[in-house]
Amino acid sequence: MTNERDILITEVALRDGSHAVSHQFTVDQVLKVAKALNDANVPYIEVSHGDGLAGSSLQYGLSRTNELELIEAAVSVADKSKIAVLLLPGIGTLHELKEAANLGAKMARIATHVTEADVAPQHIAYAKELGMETVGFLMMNHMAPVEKLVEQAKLMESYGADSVYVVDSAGYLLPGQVRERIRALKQSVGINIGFHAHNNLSLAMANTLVAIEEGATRIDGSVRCLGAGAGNTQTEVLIAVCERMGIKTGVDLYKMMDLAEDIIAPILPVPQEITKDSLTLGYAGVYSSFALHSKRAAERYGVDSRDILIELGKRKVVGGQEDMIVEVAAELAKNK
Ligand SMILES: CC[C@H](O)CC(=O)C(=O)O
Ligand SMILES: [Mn+2]
Repeated sequence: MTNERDILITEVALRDGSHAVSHQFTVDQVLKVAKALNDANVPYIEVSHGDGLAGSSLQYGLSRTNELELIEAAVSVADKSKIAVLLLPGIGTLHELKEAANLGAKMARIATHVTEADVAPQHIAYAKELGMETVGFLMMNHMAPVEKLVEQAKLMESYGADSVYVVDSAGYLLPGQVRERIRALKQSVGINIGFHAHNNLSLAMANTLVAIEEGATRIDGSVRCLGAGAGNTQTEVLIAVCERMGIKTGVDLYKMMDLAEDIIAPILPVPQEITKDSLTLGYAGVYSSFALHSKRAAERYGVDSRDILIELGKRKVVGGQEDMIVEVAAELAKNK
């Protein structure tokens, strides 16, 4: 397989997909998936709790296996791919970053709300000190106007990030909105630009192609859509589409298809589809990782999960406010 690539794919099934399996990945699963991704020549494989390093908690969901063991397992079978970790300052600390780097993680993606890049400089600087490639990952991107996004991306650049991402956490952005965001970043920052989609409105592929057209070269995908909500841009499909468009990914299509069919499909608790809940996430602009939490709260309080999600959207709830899900469900039950 060639190493010539127009775009660099980061496979997020072992991190964003952690939400979809309620953080129950095992070492054996990670070994199999990471080995197959490495054999398929995927450049980056992200491994962490769904909410990033140290996310395992009652608030976000307890991991079945310590994520450091999962990172170690992935590193042990990846002689070509680089292992990436996600860190949300405030959830993860410099301590976990160092542990991940010591285990062989080579890329740190520092994730903040789209208007809060200023919580990231310490973490980016430390990741650089540890010799890691760094990404500023601007989540819930739809919640800020383009000018604000540009300001925040410039901050990420000034902290030393090698790349900055538009992260469509809710799967809410429309193709035109992705175009204007990536175009504005391309005109205002000198670092790599990336895009992370969620497929809640069935727009992940279209939005990803628009992002590539506008100059994004760092692209996230999840094999078989194993990610929060309706999942992310389906990696194996993206590779096929890119091949037809003459965009070089350097990734082996057949190997990715086999991974999707033989290893990932059996792991999925239910097939990744756009359900009424994931559609509501994209429609109302709610964090994709809130889907399963809202479903459980809806069952517990006997209310419709869509009503919970719509209300969360109205309240502009952001990551870290998972406790609001239960609060809203209880209020809806009371007012029934
Ligand atoms: C809570 C972290 C989140 O899952 C990161 C991410 O992938 C996103 O915002 O889409
Ligand atoms: Mn995501």
